[in-house]
Amino acid sequence: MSGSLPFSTSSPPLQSRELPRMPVMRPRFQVPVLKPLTAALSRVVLPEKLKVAASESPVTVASPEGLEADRVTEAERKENGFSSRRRTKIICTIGPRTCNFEEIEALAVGGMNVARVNMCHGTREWHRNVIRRVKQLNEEKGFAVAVMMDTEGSEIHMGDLNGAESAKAQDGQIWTFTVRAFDPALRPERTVTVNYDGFAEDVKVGDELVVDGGMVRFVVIEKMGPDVICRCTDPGLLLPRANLTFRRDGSLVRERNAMLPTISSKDWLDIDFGIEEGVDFIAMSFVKSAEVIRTLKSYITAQSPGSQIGVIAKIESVGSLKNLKEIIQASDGAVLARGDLGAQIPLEQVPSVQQEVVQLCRKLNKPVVVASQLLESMIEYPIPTRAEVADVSEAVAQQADALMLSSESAMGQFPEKALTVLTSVSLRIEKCHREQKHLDAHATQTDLPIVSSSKADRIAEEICNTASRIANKLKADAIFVYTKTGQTASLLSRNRPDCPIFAFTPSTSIRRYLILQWGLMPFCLDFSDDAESNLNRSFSLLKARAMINSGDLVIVVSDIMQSIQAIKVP
Ligand SMILES: Nc1ncnc2c1ncn2[C@@H]1O[C@H](COP(=O)(O)OP(=O)(O)O)[C@@H](O)[C@H]1O
Ligand SMILES: C=C(OP(=O)(O)O)C(=O)O
Ligand SMILES: [K+]
Ligand SMILES: [Mg+2]
Repeated sequence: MSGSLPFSTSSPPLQSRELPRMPVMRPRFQVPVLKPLTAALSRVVLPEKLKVAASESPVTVASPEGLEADRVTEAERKENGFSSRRRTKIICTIGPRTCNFEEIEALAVGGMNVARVNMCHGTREWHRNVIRRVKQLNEEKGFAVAVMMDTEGSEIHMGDLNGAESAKAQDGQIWTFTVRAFDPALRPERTVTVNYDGFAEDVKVGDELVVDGGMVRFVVIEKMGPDVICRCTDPGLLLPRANLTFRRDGSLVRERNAMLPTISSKDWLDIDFGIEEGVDFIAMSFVKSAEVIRTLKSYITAQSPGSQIGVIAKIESVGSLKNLKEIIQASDGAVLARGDLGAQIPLEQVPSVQQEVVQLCRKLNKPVVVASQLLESMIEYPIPTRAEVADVSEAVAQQADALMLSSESAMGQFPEKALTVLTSVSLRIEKCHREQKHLDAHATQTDLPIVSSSKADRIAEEICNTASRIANKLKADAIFVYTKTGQTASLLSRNRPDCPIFAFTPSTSIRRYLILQWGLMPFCLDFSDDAESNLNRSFSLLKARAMINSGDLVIVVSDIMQSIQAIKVP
């Protein structure tokens, strides 16, 4: 994939945009083309043989050669060469704009690693179709796209707008927020339903009603039974099912939210649906405790023994920040969901919370996703703002595992261009990061705290830390890891080494599970009894796809033999 942004060179449209607080005209932005890096291989290497023990359970593999190749990886490798392969993963929310087969395929071609469906919106039938299309694409066209299902959660939100994509609230306009149920056709104009029955009782005249973290604001001027009459004080677009918070005397009123269950009865049905459809990750909205993560994990184990569904904690409320470490420790990863988080804490605190969450996840060896409003203006415009590019750059520089598109891909006008921006910015910033590290003679790998609790895990951890250090020092072209559980691959990724990590696993579900993690290119390989032949097969298969070349230096790690070897590709 080229590093340049294929944006139109014409100016953005001149009409004033629907979204508030966005500039009407913006100058063009372009990221220069990335030059392929050539691997300098002057070093003497140790042509030792890898001794990988045979897998006890050889597993299904997609292609006849025994390797399920990722088309995008292959294309990127061909164009960019090894070292400029994108390490930061990309999640795209699938919505009305991107839900048919061709549209999902276009995102997969553009580099989507994970497709997210948000159970806040749409029907289960709609989501089933999307999930099946992603799986069909993987099976028929050789992509490797994982599926993440995001629960609705039970925070207070507006109803859907009778099918309208949005509604505009003007300054000073009077709107009614109500807990009454309407026949959709009979809903009066400027009336919004609220999902929480206690809403009309809980709010008080004078309270500030904040929609979607401040995209629109109202003040409560009167209460009439189930209806709360409000005046718009900050105009903007109301989106279906937008989150609602209310503030009293400048502080967030959150007692009600604190009492709502994290997993509603509707969420449980959605979770059953997700397990049935074989999603790879379930992201739990508005997590408040580690306990609820453990509850879901044991439920999944009971419902679907041996399944590899990862439970991801969404950090998006004051409650989640209070128990941050325990929540992350209990989960299989975290999403920093800045949309709702920004509604619950002052906006100026979001960047420092982001940094804290990204660092903590790395310490605890859990993948972390930075989500929401990364390229918000691209919902309407084909180019991002400089501020958005800076925001994306910051998340990439922090070495988050993944970036996530929400509205930009779900209902925006330029989903593929938004994806291209994330790809180009990621490649550029990752490259700068590597170059900067090499220029700084004193830069050494920052020591990561010990994460393992058992002796066996500790051995694997030290092997991975050492293998990453060796790979960096020898300027290796790749790390190969043979892993049954995926743990060794994660521990390598945690080190954020300079070269890409090819992870070979016999399990298709472990493979998809690893897709979310920084720098990992997971493949399915049905390990045979002969370790040397496994290695040779990996070499020849990757060579045939131009993903490695003769003479490349590869550091090989095996979680079965607990070994590290430096091998020159024959
Ligand atoms: N399955 C869907 N059906 C209809 N609209 C959707 C769907 N998924 C997402 N959207 C639209 O895309 C927007 C952005 O998606 P997302 O960020 O996941 O949700 P939210 O805005 O509720 O946080 C939503 O507000 C909604 O308008
Ligand atoms: C990603 C988020 O969650 P959702 O889109 O489900 O509201 C968010 O709040 O930023
Ligand atoms: K959600
Ligand atoms: Mg949210």
